[in-house]
Amino acid sequence: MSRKPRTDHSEKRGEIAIQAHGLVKRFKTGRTFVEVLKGVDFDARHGDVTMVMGPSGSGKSTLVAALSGLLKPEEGQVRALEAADLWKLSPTRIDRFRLDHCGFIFQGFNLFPALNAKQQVMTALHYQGVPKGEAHQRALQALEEVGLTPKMNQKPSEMSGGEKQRVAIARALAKNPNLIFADEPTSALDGENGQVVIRLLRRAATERGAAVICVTHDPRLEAYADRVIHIEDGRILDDVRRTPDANPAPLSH
Ligand SMILES: Nc1ncnc2c1ncn2[C@@H]1O[C@H](COP(=O)(O)OP(=O)(O)OP(=O)(O)O)[C@@H](O)[C@H]1O
Repeated sequence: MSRKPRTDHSEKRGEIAIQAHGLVKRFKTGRTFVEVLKGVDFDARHGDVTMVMGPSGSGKSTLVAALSGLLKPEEGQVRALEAADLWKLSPTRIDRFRLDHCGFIFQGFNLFPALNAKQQVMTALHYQGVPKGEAHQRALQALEEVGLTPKMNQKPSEMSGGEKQRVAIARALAKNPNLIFADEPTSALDGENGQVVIRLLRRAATERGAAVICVTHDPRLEAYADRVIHIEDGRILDDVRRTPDANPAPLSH
C-alpha cells in the first residue's frame, strides 16, 4: 500500500492557514477577571510546524483553544481557512469546522478505553460522515503511517504511552486535517517516544501540508520547528522563524 495519502494539502504550503488578531480572553475567578490572553496576534502556515512555548500559566493552551473553536475569546478575530471570522459562525458550524478540518492531539491521549486502535480511528471518521468501507481503508493507512499496523486490534490498556499517542496521531491524520493542534503531545512520554511523536507531526506538515501548531515545554522539540513563538503572561514575547535548513530532521520513525 502506498504511504502517500490520497489527498493532502501540500499544494497550499507556505499559505497562511490560520490567523488571529487581537485575541483577548478573560476568566472570572471569584469577583475578579483575570486576563489570560492580552491582545494576541498569531498566524500559522500550511507546511509549518509552529511551536508555542512559554512558562506554565502563560496562556498557551488558552490560545490553542481560542484558535481551534473550543473557547470563545472576549475580543479579537480568528480567520481560519475559508472562515473569515471563526467566532462569528454558529456553534454548529464551529463544531463542523473542527470536525472537518482540525486534528487534536493532547497530553492525555483522549482515547476510548473500550475501542481498539483501528476502531479509535474509524470512530473519528464515522463522526465526520465517512462511509464505513472508506473509513476502514483510511484507518489502516493512518495506522500504517504511524507504524502501528501490528497493534491495530489492541485497546489502550494494552498499549504503551508512546503507542497510545501514535493512535491519537493516526486518528488525527486519517481525517487529513488542514490544521493539527497538539497540546503538550510529548510530555507524558520518554525522550525516545517523544521524538517519534514529534517526527510524525513534522511529517504531517512537510508531506501533507498541514499547519501544525504545537504547544510544548520541551526545548528539544525546537529542532523540529519552522517557527517558535514564545508567549509569556498572555503576550507574544518573540516569534522566531528558523531557516529552512534548520528544519527537518530525518522523517522516518
Ligand atoms: N476555566 C478557567 N477558569 C479560570 N482560570 C483559568 C481557566 N482556564 C485557564 N485559566 C487560567 O489561565 C491561565 C493560563 O492557562 P493556560 O492553560 O492557557 O496556560 P498554559 O500556558 O497552557 O499553562 P501550562 O503550561 O501549565 O499548561 C492560568 O493561570 C490558568 O489558571
